[in-house]
Amino acid sequence: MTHEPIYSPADLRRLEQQAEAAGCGLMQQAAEATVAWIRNRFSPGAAIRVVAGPGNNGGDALWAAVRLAEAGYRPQVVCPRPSEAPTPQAALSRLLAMGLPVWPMWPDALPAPALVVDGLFGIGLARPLAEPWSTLVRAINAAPAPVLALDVPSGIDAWTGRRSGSSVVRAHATLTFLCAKPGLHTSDGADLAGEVDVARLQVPASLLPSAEGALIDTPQDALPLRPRNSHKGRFGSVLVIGAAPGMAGAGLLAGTTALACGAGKVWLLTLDPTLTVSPIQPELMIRPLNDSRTLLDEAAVCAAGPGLGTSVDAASVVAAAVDRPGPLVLDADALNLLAAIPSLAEALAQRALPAVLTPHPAEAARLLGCTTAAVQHDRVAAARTLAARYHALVVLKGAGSLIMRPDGFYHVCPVGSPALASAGQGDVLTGVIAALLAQGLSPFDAASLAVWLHAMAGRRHEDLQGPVGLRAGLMGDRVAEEMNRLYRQRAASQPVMPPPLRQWRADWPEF
Ligand SMILES: NC(=O)C1=CN([C@@H]2O[C@H](COP(=O)(O)OP(=O)(O)OC[C@H]3O[C@@H](n4cnc5c(N)ncnc54)[C@H](O)[C@@H]3O)[C@@H](O)[C@H]2O)[C@H](O)CC1
Ligand SMILES: [K+]
Repeated sequence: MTHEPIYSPADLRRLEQQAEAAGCGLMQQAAEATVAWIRNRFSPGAAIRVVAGPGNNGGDALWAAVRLAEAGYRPQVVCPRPSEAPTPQAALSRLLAMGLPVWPMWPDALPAPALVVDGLFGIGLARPLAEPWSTLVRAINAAPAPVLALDVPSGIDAWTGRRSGSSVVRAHATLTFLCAKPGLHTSDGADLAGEVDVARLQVPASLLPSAEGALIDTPQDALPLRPRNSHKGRFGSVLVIGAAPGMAGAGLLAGTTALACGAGKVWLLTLDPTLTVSPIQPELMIRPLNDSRTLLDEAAVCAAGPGLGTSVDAASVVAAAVDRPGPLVLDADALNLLAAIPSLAEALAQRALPAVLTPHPAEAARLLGCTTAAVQHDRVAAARTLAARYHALVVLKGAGSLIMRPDGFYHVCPVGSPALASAGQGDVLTGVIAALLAQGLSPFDAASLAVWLHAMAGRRHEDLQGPVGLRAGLMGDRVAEEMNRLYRQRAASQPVMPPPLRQWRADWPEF
Protein backbone atom coordinates (compact mmCIF):
# COMPACT_ATOMS: atom_id res chain seq x y z
CA MET A 1 0.00 0.00 0.00
CA THR A 2 1.18 3.57 -0.60
CA HIS A 3 0.77 5.86 2.32
CA GLU A 4 1.12 9.43 3.50
CA PRO A 5 3.10 9.25 6.74
CA ILE A 6 1.83 10.82 9.96
CA TYR A 7 4.37 12.11 12.50
CA SER A 8 3.65 12.64 16.18
CA PRO A 9 3.23 16.29 17.28
CA ALA A 10 6.62 16.20 19.06
CA ASP A 11 8.40 14.68 16.04
CA LEU A 12 6.81 17.22 13.69
CA ARG A 13 7.90 20.13 15.88
CA ARG A 14 11.44 18.70 16.03
CA LEU A 15 11.44 18.29 12.25
CA GLU A 16 10.35 21.93 11.79
CA GLN A 17 13.16 23.17 14.01
CA GLN A 18 15.84 20.99 12.42
CA ALA A 19 14.69 21.83 8.89
CA GLU A 20 14.70 25.54 9.69
CA ALA A 21 18.20 25.22 11.19
CA ALA A 22 19.28 23.44 7.98
CA GLY A 23 18.00 26.41 5.96
CA CYS A 24 15.13 24.61 4.25
CA GLY A 25 12.93 27.74 4.14
CA LEU A 26 9.81 25.81 5.11
CA MET A 27 7.53 28.85 5.29
CA GLN A 28 8.54 29.86 1.77
CA GLN A 29 7.98 26.32 0.58
CA ALA A 30 4.55 26.18 2.24
CA ALA A 31 3.71 29.46 0.47
CA GLU A 32 4.89 28.10 -2.92
CA ALA A 33 2.81 24.94 -2.41
CA THR A 34 -0.22 27.11 -1.59
CA VAL A 35 0.21 29.16 -4.76
CA ALA A 36 0.64 25.99 -6.85
CA TRP A 37 -2.60 24.65 -5.33
CA ILE A 38 -4.40 27.92 -6.13
CA ARG A 39 -2.97 28.16 -9.70
CA ASN A 40 -4.43 24.74 -10.37
CA ARG A 41 -7.93 26.05 -9.70
CA PHE A 42 -8.06 29.85 -10.15
CA SER A 43 -6.77 32.00 -13.01
CA PRO A 44 -4.40 34.91 -12.42
CA GLY A 45 -6.34 38.12 -11.83
CA ALA A 46 -8.64 36.46 -9.29
CA ALA A 47 -9.07 38.22 -5.95
CA ILE A 48 -7.85 35.95 -3.13
CA ARG A 49 -8.56 37.01 0.44
CA VAL A 50 -5.69 35.85 2.65
CA VAL A 51 -6.38 35.92 6.40
CA ALA A 52 -3.21 35.68 8.50
CA GLY A 53 -2.90 34.90 12.23
CA PRO A 54 -0.26 35.80 14.84
CA GLY A 55 2.16 32.88 14.34
CA ASN A 56 3.85 30.82 11.66
CA ASN A 57 0.54 29.75 10.12
CA GLY A 58 0.03 33.46 9.53
CA GLY A 59 3.59 33.60 8.15
CA ASP A 60 2.71 30.90 5.59
CA ALA A 61 -0.31 32.99 4.61
CA LEU A 62 1.62 36.27 4.32
CA TRP A 63 4.27 34.67 2.10
CA ALA A 64 1.52 33.06 0.02
CA ALA A 65 0.06 36.56 -0.47
CA VAL A 66 3.47 37.84 -1.69
CA ARG A 67 3.81 34.94 -4.16
CA LEU A 68 0.20 35.33 -5.31
CA ALA A 69 0.78 39.02 -6.09
CA GLU A 70 3.96 38.10 -8.00
CA ALA A 71 1.96 35.51 -9.99
CA GLY A 72 -0.64 38.11 -11.04
CA TYR A 73 -3.40 37.42 -8.50
CA ARG A 74 -5.02 40.17 -6.42
CA PRO A 75 -4.43 39.26 -2.77
CA GLN A 76 -6.58 41.03 -0.15
CA VAL A 77 -4.54 40.60 3.01
CA VAL A 78 -6.18 40.64 6.46
CA CYS A 79 -3.84 40.49 9.45
CA PRO A 80 -4.81 42.10 12.79
CA ARG A 81 -1.69 41.06 14.79
CA PRO A 82 1.23 39.98 12.65
CA SER A 83 3.91 37.73 14.07
CA GLU A 84 7.05 39.61 15.10
CA ALA A 85 9.31 36.80 13.87
CA PRO A 86 11.67 37.81 11.02
CA THR A 87 10.23 35.65 8.23
CA PRO A 88 6.59 36.80 8.52
CA GLN A 89 7.84 40.39 9.04
CA ALA A 90 9.83 40.11 5.79
CA ALA A 91 6.64 39.11 3.96
CA LEU A 92 4.80 42.13 5.41
CA SER A 93 7.57 44.44 4.20
CA ARG A 94 7.37 42.90 0.72
CA LEU A 95 3.60 43.40 0.63
CA LEU A 96 3.92 47.05 1.68
CA ALA A 97 6.70 47.60 -0.87
CA MET A 98 4.38 46.23 -3.56
CA GLY A 99 1.77 48.78 -2.47
CA LEU A 100 -0.62 46.14 -1.12
CA PRO A 101 -2.61 47.21 1.96
CA VAL A 102 -2.81 44.93 4.98
CA TRP A 103 -6.24 45.20 6.61
CA PRO A 104 -6.54 44.91 10.40
CA MET A 105 -10.08 43.50 10.13
CA TRP A 106 -12.33 41.88 7.50
CA PRO A 107 -12.70 44.52 4.75
CA ASP A 108 -16.43 44.46 3.91
CA ALA A 109 -16.09 47.15 1.26
CA LEU A 110 -13.69 45.25 -1.01
CA PRO A 111 -14.99 43.24 -3.98
CA ALA A 112 -15.95 39.68 -3.02
CA PRO A 113 -12.97 37.33 -3.45
CA ALA A 114 -12.95 34.12 -5.51
CA LEU A 115 -11.28 32.25 -2.64
CA VAL A 116 -10.58 32.81 1.06
CA VAL A 117 -7.32 31.45 2.50
CA ASP A 118 -7.44 30.63 6.22
CA GLY A 119 -3.97 31.18 7.70
CA LEU A 120 -5.11 32.08 11.22
CA PHE A 121 -3.91 29.12 13.32
CA GLY A 122 -2.26 25.81 12.59
CA ILE A 123 -0.66 23.24 14.87
CA GLY A 124 0.22 25.92 17.44
CA LEU A 125 -3.43 26.31 18.49
CA ALA A 126 -3.53 26.18 22.27
CA ARG A 127 -6.97 27.36 23.41
CA PRO A 128 -10.41 28.42 22.14
CA LEU A 129 -10.40 31.38 19.76
CA ALA A 130 -11.44 34.74 21.24
CA GLU A 131 -11.54 38.26 19.73
CA PRO A 132 -10.41 39.40 17.23
CA TRP A 133 -10.06 35.86 15.83
CA SER A 134 -13.62 34.71 16.44
CA THR A 135 -15.04 37.65 14.44
CA LEU A 136 -12.68 36.78 11.59
CA VAL A 137 -13.72 33.12 11.73
CA ARG A 138 -17.38 34.17 11.47
CA ALA A 139 -16.55 36.35 8.46
CA ILE A 140 -14.57 33.56 6.77
CA ASN A 141 -17.44 31.10 7.26
CA ALA A 142 -20.02 33.61 6.00
CA ALA A 143 -18.02 34.65 2.92
CA PRO A 144 -19.67 33.79 -0.41
CA ALA A 145 -16.48 32.06 -1.55
CA PRO A 146 -14.83 28.70 -0.97
CA VAL A 147 -12.28 28.46 1.84
CA LEU A 148 -8.82 26.88 1.66
CA ALA A 149 -7.33 26.18 5.11
CA LEU A 150 -3.55 26.21 5.44
CA ASP A 151 -2.28 23.20 7.39
CA VAL A 152 -5.45 22.84 9.53
CA PRO A 153 -8.82 24.66 9.62
CA SER A 154 -8.27 27.24 12.36
CA GLY A 155 -9.74 26.11 15.67
CA ILE A 156 -9.27 22.36 15.06
CA ASP A 157 -6.74 20.14 16.83
CA ALA A 158 -4.65 18.58 14.07
CA TRP A 159 -4.28 15.16 15.76
CA THR A 160 -7.66 14.58 17.43
CA GLY A 161 -9.90 16.54 15.05
CA ARG A 162 -11.60 18.20 18.02
CA ARG A 163 -12.83 21.82 17.97
CA SER A 164 -11.08 24.00 20.51
CA GLY A 165 -14.32 25.98 21.06
CA SER A 166 -17.28 27.32 19.16
CA SER A 167 -15.19 29.39 16.67
CA VAL A 168 -13.88 27.06 13.99
CA VAL A 169 -13.21 27.60 10.30
CA ARG A 170 -15.30 25.42 7.99
CA ALA A 171 -13.01 24.79 5.02
CA HIS A 172 -13.84 23.42 1.58
CA ALA A 173 -10.27 22.18 1.26
CA THR A 174 -7.16 21.95 3.41
CA LEU A 175 -3.56 21.96 2.23
CA THR A 176 -1.54 20.47 5.05
CA PHE A 177 2.24 20.72 5.33
CA LEU A 178 5.09 18.26 5.97
CA CYS A 179 2.90 15.26 6.83
CA ALA A 180 -0.69 14.02 6.99
CA LYS A 181 -2.62 14.72 10.19
CA PRO A 182 -5.27 12.36 11.58
CA GLY A 183 -7.46 15.16 12.94
CA LEU A 184 -8.28 16.26 9.38
CA HIS A 185 -10.09 12.94 8.80
CA THR A 186 -11.67 12.10 12.13
CA SER A 187 -14.07 13.64 14.68
CA ASP A 188 -15.14 17.23 13.76
CA GLY A 189 -12.15 17.50 11.42
CA ALA A 190 -13.84 15.07 9.01
CA ASP A 191 -16.55 17.72 8.38
CA LEU A 192 -14.45 20.87 8.73
CA ALA A 193 -11.34 20.15 6.62
CA GLY A 194 -13.03 19.43 3.26
CA GLU A 195 -10.82 17.75 0.64
CA VAL A 196 -7.33 17.32 2.07
CA ASP A 197 -4.03 17.53 0.18
CA VAL A 198 -0.60 17.01 1.70
CA ALA A 199 2.39 19.13 0.63
CA ARG A 200 5.35 17.23 2.07
CA LEU A 201 7.84 20.08 1.31
CA GLN A 202 11.53 19.45 0.56
CA VAL A 203 13.34 18.26 3.66
CA PRO A 204 16.58 16.21 3.77
CA ALA A 205 15.64 12.55 4.18
CA SER A 206 18.03 12.27 7.12
CA LEU A 207 15.79 14.64 9.12
CA LEU A 208 12.54 12.77 8.56
CA PRO A 209 11.28 11.06 11.73
CA SER A 210 9.79 7.58 11.66
CA ALA A 211 6.05 7.72 11.18
CA GLU A 212 3.65 7.00 14.05
CA GLY A 213 0.99 6.12 11.47
CA ALA A 214 -0.13 6.63 7.88
CA LEU A 215 -3.17 7.44 5.76
CA ILE A 216 -4.48 4.53 3.71
CA ASP A 217 -4.11 5.37 0.05
CA THR A 218 -5.50 3.40 -2.91
CA PRO A 219 -4.33 -0.03 -1.71
CA GLN A 220 -3.98 -1.86 -5.05
CA ASP A 221 -0.94 -3.88 -4.11
CA ALA A 222 -2.62 -5.35 -1.01
CA LEU A 223 -5.23 -7.17 -3.11
CA PRO A 224 -5.14 -10.96 -2.84
CA LEU A 225 -3.78 -12.66 -5.98
CA ARG A 226 -6.33 -14.49 -8.14
CA PRO A 227 -4.51 -16.81 -10.56
CA ARG A 228 -6.55 -18.50 -13.30
CA ASN A 229 -5.41 -21.84 -12.00
CA SER A 230 -7.60 -21.47 -8.91
CA HIS A 231 -10.28 -23.37 -7.06
CA LYS A 232 -12.37 -22.32 -4.08
CA GLY A 233 -9.98 -23.99 -1.64
CA ARG A 234 -7.38 -21.42 -2.58
CA PHE A 235 -9.45 -18.53 -1.26
CA GLY A 236 -9.94 -19.85 2.22
CA SER A 237 -12.93 -20.57 4.39
CA VAL A 238 -14.72 -18.43 6.96
CA LEU A 239 -16.77 -19.43 9.95
CA VAL A 240 -19.12 -16.66 11.12
CA ILE A 241 -20.36 -17.25 14.67
CA GLY A 242 -23.52 -15.39 15.63
CA ALA A 243 -27.16 -15.16 14.54
CA ALA A 244 -28.81 -15.89 17.91
CA PRO A 245 -32.63 -15.95 18.02
CA GLY A 246 -33.99 -12.57 16.92
CA MET A 247 -30.62 -11.47 15.53
CA ALA A 248 -30.17 -13.77 12.57
CA GLY A 249 -29.83 -10.82 10.19
CA ALA A 250 -26.48 -9.74 11.62
CA GLY A 251 -24.92 -13.18 11.11
CA LEU A 252 -26.42 -13.48 7.62
CA LEU A 253 -25.03 -10.06 6.66
CA ALA A 254 -21.51 -10.95 7.79
CA GLY A 255 -21.64 -14.33 6.07
CA THR A 256 -23.05 -13.17 2.76
CA THR A 257 -20.59 -10.28 2.65
CA ALA A 258 -17.66 -12.66 3.22
CA LEU A 259 -18.90 -14.72 0.25
CA ALA A 260 -19.33 -11.65 -1.95
CA CYS A 261 -15.81 -10.49 -1.11
CA GLY A 262 -14.12 -13.62 -2.34
CA ALA A 263 -13.90 -16.15 0.51
CA GLY A 264 -13.93 -19.67 -1.00
CA LYS A 265 -16.64 -20.95 1.34
CA VAL A 266 -18.51 -19.60 4.33
CA TRP A 267 -20.34 -21.28 7.19
CA LEU A 268 -22.66 -19.49 9.57
CA LEU A 269 -22.68 -21.17 12.97
CA THR A 270 -26.01 -20.01 14.33
CA LEU A 271 -27.26 -20.01 17.89
CA ASP A 272 -30.82 -20.06 16.54
CA PRO A 273 -31.97 -23.67 16.10
CA THR A 274 -34.81 -22.59 13.77
CA LEU A 275 -32.42 -21.10 11.22
CA THR A 276 -31.41 -23.75 8.71
CA VAL A 277 -30.99 -22.20 5.27
CA SER A 278 -31.07 -18.72 3.82
CA PRO A 279 -33.51 -18.69 0.89
CA ILE A 280 -31.81 -15.62 -0.56
CA GLN A 281 -28.24 -16.88 -0.06
CA PRO A 282 -28.30 -20.65 -0.60
CA GLU A 283 -24.50 -20.68 -0.99
CA LEU A 284 -24.15 -19.78 2.69
CA MET A 285 -23.84 -22.97 4.78
CA ILE A 286 -25.86 -22.57 7.96
CA ARG A 287 -24.91 -24.96 10.77
CA PRO A 288 -26.19 -25.55 14.34
CA LEU A 289 -24.20 -24.98 17.51
CA ASN A 290 -23.60 -28.74 17.84
CA ASP A 291 -21.27 -28.56 14.83
CA SER A 292 -19.04 -25.97 16.46
CA ARG A 293 -16.10 -28.30 17.28
CA THR A 294 -15.84 -29.66 13.73
CA LEU A 295 -16.21 -26.25 12.12
CA LEU A 296 -13.72 -24.56 14.44
CA ASP A 297 -11.21 -27.20 13.35
CA GLU A 298 -12.04 -26.92 9.66
CA ALA A 299 -12.48 -23.19 8.98
CA ALA A 300 -9.43 -21.09 8.17
CA VAL A 301 -10.86 -17.90 9.68
CA CYS A 302 -13.33 -17.28 12.51
CA ALA A 303 -15.45 -14.13 12.78
CA ALA A 304 -17.45 -14.12 16.01
CA GLY A 305 -19.98 -11.60 17.18
CA PRO A 306 -22.62 -10.49 14.66
CA GLY A 307 -25.97 -11.11 16.38
CA LEU A 308 -24.27 -13.48 18.84
CA GLY A 309 -25.86 -12.36 22.11
CA THR A 310 -24.13 -12.87 25.44
CA SER A 311 -25.56 -16.23 26.52
CA VAL A 312 -23.51 -19.00 28.17
CA ASP A 313 -23.38 -20.81 24.81
CA ALA A 314 -22.14 -17.64 23.13
CA ALA A 315 -19.40 -17.21 25.74
CA SER A 316 -18.18 -20.78 25.40
CA VAL A 317 -18.05 -20.76 21.60
CA VAL A 318 -16.18 -17.43 21.61
CA ALA A 319 -13.69 -18.87 24.14
CA ALA A 320 -13.13 -21.85 21.82
CA ALA A 321 -12.66 -19.52 18.83
CA VAL A 322 -10.09 -17.43 20.72
CA ASP A 323 -8.20 -20.59 21.76
CA ARG A 324 -7.74 -21.88 18.21
CA PRO A 325 -4.65 -20.46 16.55
CA GLY A 326 -5.96 -19.18 13.15
CA PRO A 327 -7.02 -15.68 12.06
CA LEU A 328 -9.85 -14.30 14.21
CA VAL A 329 -12.22 -11.32 14.08
CA LEU A 330 -14.20 -10.31 17.18
CA ASP A 331 -17.08 -7.90 16.71
CA ALA A 332 -20.28 -6.74 18.42
CA ASP A 333 -21.38 -9.12 21.21
CA ALA A 334 -18.04 -10.94 21.13
CA LEU A 335 -16.54 -7.62 22.24
CA ASN A 336 -19.18 -7.26 24.96
CA LEU A 337 -18.23 -10.75 26.19
CA LEU A 338 -14.58 -9.72 26.10
CA ALA A 339 -15.39 -6.69 28.27
CA ALA A 340 -17.16 -8.96 30.79
CA ILE A 341 -14.94 -12.09 30.93
CA PRO A 342 -11.31 -11.54 32.03
CA SER A 343 -10.16 -15.01 30.89
CA LEU A 344 -11.03 -14.10 27.27
CA ALA A 345 -8.66 -11.12 27.49
CA GLU A 346 -5.91 -13.37 28.87
CA ALA A 347 -6.42 -15.87 26.04
CA LEU A 348 -6.31 -13.08 23.43
CA ALA A 349 -3.00 -11.82 24.83
CA GLN A 350 -1.55 -15.35 24.45
CA ARG A 351 -2.34 -15.62 20.72
CA ALA A 352 0.67 -15.70 18.41
CA LEU A 353 -1.42 -14.17 15.58
CA PRO A 354 -3.17 -11.06 16.92
CA ALA A 355 -6.96 -11.06 16.59
CA VAL A 356 -8.81 -8.22 14.87
CA LEU A 357 -11.23 -6.37 17.20
CA THR A 358 -13.73 -4.09 15.49
CA PRO A 359 -15.38 -1.87 18.14
CA HIS A 360 -17.54 1.13 17.40
CA PRO A 361 -16.95 3.95 19.92
CA ALA A 362 -19.56 2.65 22.43
CA GLU A 363 -18.05 -0.85 22.36
CA ALA A 364 -14.57 0.64 22.74
CA ALA A 365 -15.84 2.60 25.76
CA ARG A 366 -17.22 -0.59 27.31
CA LEU A 367 -13.86 -2.31 26.86
CA LEU A 368 -11.99 0.66 28.30
CA GLY A 369 -14.45 1.31 31.13
CA CYS A 370 -14.96 4.93 30.10
CA THR A 371 -17.60 7.00 28.29
CA THR A 372 -18.12 7.08 24.54
CA ALA A 373 -17.32 10.81 24.66
CA ALA A 374 -13.94 9.99 26.22
CA VAL A 375 -13.16 7.59 23.36
CA GLN A 376 -14.15 10.21 20.78
CA HIS A 377 -12.11 12.86 22.63
CA ASP A 378 -8.90 11.19 21.43
CA ARG A 379 -9.61 8.26 19.13
CA VAL A 380 -5.97 7.50 18.41
CA ALA A 381 -5.19 7.23 22.13
CA ALA A 382 -8.25 5.03 22.79
CA ALA A 383 -7.40 2.65 19.95
CA ARG A 384 -3.75 2.53 21.02
CA THR A 385 -4.68 1.57 24.61
CA LEU A 386 -7.02 -1.19 23.41
CA ALA A 387 -4.55 -2.63 20.91
CA ALA A 388 -1.78 -2.80 23.52
CA ARG A 389 -4.07 -4.19 26.23
CA TYR A 390 -5.47 -7.03 24.11
CA HIS A 391 -2.38 -7.55 21.95
CA ALA A 392 -4.75 -7.20 18.98
CA LEU A 393 -5.41 -5.19 15.86
CA VAL A 394 -8.10 -2.66 16.73
CA VAL A 395 -10.41 -1.19 14.11
CA LEU A 396 -12.02 1.80 15.82
CA LYS A 397 -15.01 2.54 13.60
CA GLY A 398 -16.55 5.97 12.98
CA ALA A 399 -15.57 8.91 10.75
CA GLY A 400 -11.87 8.46 10.02
CA SER A 401 -11.77 4.79 11.01
CA LEU A 402 -8.48 3.82 12.68
CA ILE A 403 -6.65 0.53 12.33
CA MET A 404 -4.23 0.23 15.26
CA ARG A 405 -1.47 -2.34 15.68
CA PRO A 406 -0.44 -3.62 19.12
CA ASP A 407 2.88 -1.74 18.75
CA GLY A 408 1.03 1.60 18.35
CA PHE A 409 1.45 2.13 14.60
CA TYR A 410 -1.85 2.93 12.90
CA HIS A 411 -3.64 3.59 9.65
CA VAL A 412 -6.32 6.26 9.25
CA CYS A 413 -8.92 5.85 6.53
CA PRO A 414 -9.29 9.24 4.85
CA VAL A 415 -12.41 8.11 2.96
CA GLY A 416 -15.82 8.00 4.58
CA SER A 417 -19.47 8.76 4.09
CA PRO A 418 -22.60 9.29 6.18
CA ALA A 419 -24.19 6.71 3.85
CA LEU A 420 -22.41 4.12 6.01
CA ALA A 421 -24.13 5.28 9.20
CA SER A 422 -26.84 2.62 9.03
CA ALA A 423 -27.77 -0.61 10.80
CA GLY A 424 -25.74 -3.68 9.89
CA GLN A 425 -22.71 -1.90 8.42
CA GLY A 426 -20.52 -3.23 11.23
CA ASP A 427 -21.58 -6.81 10.41
CA VAL A 428 -20.70 -6.11 6.78
CA LEU A 429 -17.24 -4.84 7.68
CA THR A 430 -16.63 -7.97 9.76
CA GLY A 431 -17.50 -10.06 6.69
CA VAL A 432 -15.09 -8.11 4.48
CA ILE A 433 -12.21 -8.43 6.97
CA ALA A 434 -12.87 -12.16 7.37
CA ALA A 435 -12.93 -12.67 3.57
CA LEU A 436 -9.59 -10.92 3.14
CA LEU A 437 -8.02 -12.87 6.01
CA ALA A 438 -9.25 -16.06 4.34
CA GLN A 439 -7.51 -14.98 1.14
CA GLY A 440 -4.20 -14.77 2.95
CA LEU A 441 -3.78 -11.12 3.95
CA SER A 442 -2.11 -10.30 7.26
CA PRO A 443 -4.49 -8.98 9.95
CA PHE A 444 -3.24 -5.39 9.51
CA ASP A 445 -3.51 -5.46 5.71
CA ALA A 446 -6.88 -7.23 5.79
CA ALA A 447 -8.34 -4.75 8.27
CA SER A 448 -6.91 -1.72 6.42
CA LEU A 449 -8.03 -2.85 2.97
CA ALA A 450 -11.47 -3.85 4.26
CA VAL A 451 -12.03 -0.48 5.94
CA TRP A 452 -10.94 1.34 2.77
CA LEU A 453 -13.12 -0.78 0.43
CA HIS A 454 -16.14 -0.41 2.71
CA ALA A 455 -15.61 3.38 2.91
CA MET A 456 -15.15 3.66 -0.86
CA ALA A 457 -18.45 1.86 -1.43
CA GLY A 458 -20.11 4.40 0.86
CA ARG A 459 -18.42 7.34 -0.83
CA ARG A 460 -19.41 6.14 -4.29
CA HIS A 461 -23.03 5.71 -3.22
CA GLU A 462 -22.99 9.25 -1.83
CA ASP A 463 -21.39 10.66 -5.00
CA LEU A 464 -23.80 8.90 -7.34
CA GLN A 465 -27.03 8.95 -5.33
CA GLY A 466 -26.69 10.81 -2.03
CA PRO A 467 -26.07 10.11 1.63
CA VAL A 468 -29.13 7.90 2.30
CA GLY A 469 -30.38 4.55 1.11
CA LEU A 470 -27.27 2.37 1.33
CA ARG A 471 -28.77 -0.60 3.18
CA ALA A 472 -26.28 -3.05 4.65
CA GLY A 473 -27.90 -5.82 2.61
CA LEU A 474 -26.64 -4.14 -0.58
CA MET A 475 -23.09 -3.85 0.67
CA GLY A 476 -21.55 -7.21 -0.19
CA ASP A 477 -22.00 -6.54 -3.89
CA ARG A 478 -20.95 -2.89 -3.55
CA VAL A 479 -17.74 -3.79 -1.75
CA ALA A 480 -17.04 -6.49 -4.33
CA GLU A 481 -17.45 -3.79 -7.03
CA GLU A 482 -14.76 -1.75 -5.30
CA MET A 483 -12.48 -4.79 -5.16
CA ASN A 484 -13.04 -5.43 -8.86
CA ARG A 485 -12.33 -1.79 -9.63
CA LEU A 486 -8.98 -2.14 -7.87
CA TYR A 487 -8.23 -5.37 -9.77
CA ARG A 488 -8.99 -3.61 -13.06
CA GLN A 489 -6.79 -0.62 -12.12
CA ARG A 490 -3.97 -2.98 -11.22
CA ALA A 491 -4.37 -4.90 -14.49
CA ALA A 492 -4.35 -1.61 -16.43
CA SER A 493 -1.01 -0.69 -14.88
CA GLN A 494 0.69 -3.97 -15.98
CA PRO A 495 2.67 -4.24 -19.25
CA VAL A 496 0.36 -5.26 -22.10
CA MET A 497 1.27 -7.05 -25.34
CA PRO A 498 -0.21 -5.00 -28.22
CA PRO A 499 -2.72 -6.86 -30.41
CA PRO A 500 -1.35 -8.19 -33.79
CA LEU A 501 -1.56 -5.78 -36.72
CA ARG A 502 -2.16 -8.65 -39.21
CA GLN A 503 -3.16 -12.27 -39.06
CA TRP A 504 -0.03 -14.21 -38.15
CA ARG A 505 1.08 -17.80 -38.34
CA ALA A 506 4.54 -19.00 -37.39
CA ASP A 507 4.98 -20.96 -40.63
CA TRP A 508 4.20 -18.00 -42.93
CA PRO A 509 7.49 -17.17 -44.70
CA GLU A 510 6.87 -13.39 -45.02
CA PHE A 511 7.07 -13.14 -41.24
N1 LIG B 1 7.60 26.31 12.40
C1 LIG B 1 7.92 26.19 11.14
O1 LIG B 1 9.03 26.14 10.81
C2 LIG B 1 6.88 26.05 10.14
C3 LIG B 1 5.53 26.15 10.47
N2 LIG B 1 4.60 26.13 9.54
C4 LIG B 1 3.29 26.59 9.86
O2 LIG B 1 3.24 27.13 11.15
C5 LIG B 1 2.20 26.57 11.90
C6 LIG B 1 2.56 26.48 13.33
O3 LIG B 1 3.05 27.69 13.72
P1 LIG B 1 3.02 28.26 15.20
O4 LIG B 1 3.55 29.62 15.17
O5 LIG B 1 3.70 27.31 16.07
O6 LIG B 1 1.53 28.23 15.61
P2 LIG B 1 0.23 28.86 14.96
O7 LIG B 1 0.52 29.71 13.82
O8 LIG B 1 -0.72 27.75 14.79
O9 LIG B 1 -0.31 29.74 16.16
C7 LIG B 1 0.27 30.98 16.44
C8 LIG B 1 0.52 31.27 17.87
O10 LIG B 1 -0.67 31.77 18.44
C9 LIG B 1 -0.74 31.44 19.81
N3 LIG B 1 -2.06 30.87 20.06
C10 LIG B 1 -2.39 29.59 20.13
N4 LIG B 1 -3.71 29.48 20.30
C11 LIG B 1 -4.23 30.71 20.32
C12 LIG B 1 -5.52 31.25 20.45
N5 LIG B 1 -6.58 30.44 20.60
N6 LIG B 1 -5.72 32.57 20.44
C13 LIG B 1 -4.66 33.39 20.28
N7 LIG B 1 -3.38 32.96 20.15
C14 LIG B 1 -3.16 31.66 20.17
C15 LIG B 1 0.39 30.50 20.11
O11 LIG B 1 1.38 31.19 20.83
C16 LIG B 1 0.92 30.11 18.73
O12 LIG B 1 2.29 29.91 18.73
C17 LIG B 1 1.91 25.27 11.22
O13 LIG B 1 0.59 24.88 11.44
C18 LIG B 1 2.19 25.60 9.78
O14 LIG B 1 1.09 26.23 9.17
C19 LIG B 1 4.95 25.90 8.11
O15 LIG B 1 4.06 25.09 7.51
C20 LIG B 1 6.28 25.30 7.92
C21 LIG B 1 7.31 25.82 8.76
K1 LIG C 1 -5.25 27.53 9.32
